[in-house]
Amino acid sequence: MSLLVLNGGSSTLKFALYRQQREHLRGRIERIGSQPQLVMVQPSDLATDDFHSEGSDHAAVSVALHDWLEAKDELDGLSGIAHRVVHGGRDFADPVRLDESTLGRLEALVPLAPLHQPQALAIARHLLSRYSDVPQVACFDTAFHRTQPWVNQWFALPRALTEEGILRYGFHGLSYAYIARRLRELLGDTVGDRVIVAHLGQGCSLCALHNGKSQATSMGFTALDGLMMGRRCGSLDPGVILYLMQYKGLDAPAIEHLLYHDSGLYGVSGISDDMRDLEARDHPHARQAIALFIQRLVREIGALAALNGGLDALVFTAGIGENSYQIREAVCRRLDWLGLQLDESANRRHAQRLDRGTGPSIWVIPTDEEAEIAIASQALLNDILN
Ligand SMILES: Nc1ncnc2c1ncn2[C@@H]1O[C@H](COP(=O)(O)OP(=O)(O)O)[C@@H](O)[C@H]1O
Ligand SMILES: CC(=O)OP(=O)(O)O
Ligand SMILES: [Mg+2]
Repeated sequence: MSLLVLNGGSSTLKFALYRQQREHLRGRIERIGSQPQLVMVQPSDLATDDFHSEGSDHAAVSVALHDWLEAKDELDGLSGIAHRVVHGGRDFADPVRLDESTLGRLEALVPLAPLHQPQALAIARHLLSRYSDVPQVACFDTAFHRTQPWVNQWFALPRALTEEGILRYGFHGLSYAYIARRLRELLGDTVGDRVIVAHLGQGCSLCALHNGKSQATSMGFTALDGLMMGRRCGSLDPGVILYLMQYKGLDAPAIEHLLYHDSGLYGVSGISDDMRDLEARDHPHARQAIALFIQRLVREIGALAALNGGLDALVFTAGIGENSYQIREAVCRRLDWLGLQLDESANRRHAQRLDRGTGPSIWVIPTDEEAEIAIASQALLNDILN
């Protein structure tokens, strides 16, 4: 059994190839949309200078990636392909086989995830024609949050809209499922009931876990809500959108572009959407963007701690959460009223455990959405193949 996993993020295409359920290859294409670059993680010394993409969007880099993998004979004997699809809406939670019918239904959700859904579906369509004998399945970011109680899913909108499915779905669920699994392995039942996970990547969100299940999350109907992100603003007074329409004449596509592409770290700094770039700059606008990012993070963690009735453990993950000791330090310092006591030297070393043994435990756990997709898709693929 050889399984290819594809995880399209807003700025990346991550991939992993499993043979007999063991990781054989892993890498990512970064900076999609500007200058795509292939980075191999496993094996890290595999030469990538023969990788070349004709275009810079997800569909083009996916074609180039498959050409490159085929040229290396890595896709010989491929038995299945599993994709991360961010929005499953109301109809999809469990992994599902991708065919014309399911692709059509998932396409209806494109307006709810314009940075992710069309890209993942375009890649799946290309691969369905390219490898017509290989079954493909989708695993959903929204699925993990189905366990949220209704009070954390409803907006205070007229009931008819709630009944239509205008709800807080939440995202990054494959990442949270993986972290919940790792916490169970590390701590068994001793982790405590009141856990908050901060997934801070290009997209950023928080999840309150209760017994390893999602209790509440900061993203909502779309992946715009909650924290400030690389290019997304996070929570926003909806009155701003009305003002932009009524007084500045912006139409829906222009507002979509503003909220998904021109805001966040990029919009505030005017420099970059990448935390690495901002931390390396001394420009006042870079400092302001970081300060605003921390402010929102502190506010949203406080909100989830209030819903949880306290905090037993705080976990940092994804690009910023795993790599920026400055962000972790600033957040933990501001949240010392919750009892957080950061071991600053462990934090600077990027150790796995960052607390000083008192108060809530503090962790850095690298996420692995690809591994979670491989696990989640296994039963369905076995059914299809047998
Ligand atoms: N060493 C680092 N220091 C600070 N931030 C980093 C570092 N490495 C990556 N990042 C941040 O992580 C982001 C990418 O996170 P990732 O979870 O890989 O993204 P995606 O959401 O596209 O899957 C980058 O845009 C950057 O802001
Ligand atoms: C849902 C989401 O924002 O995903 P990503 O962080 O991969 O862009
Ligand atoms: Mg991601």
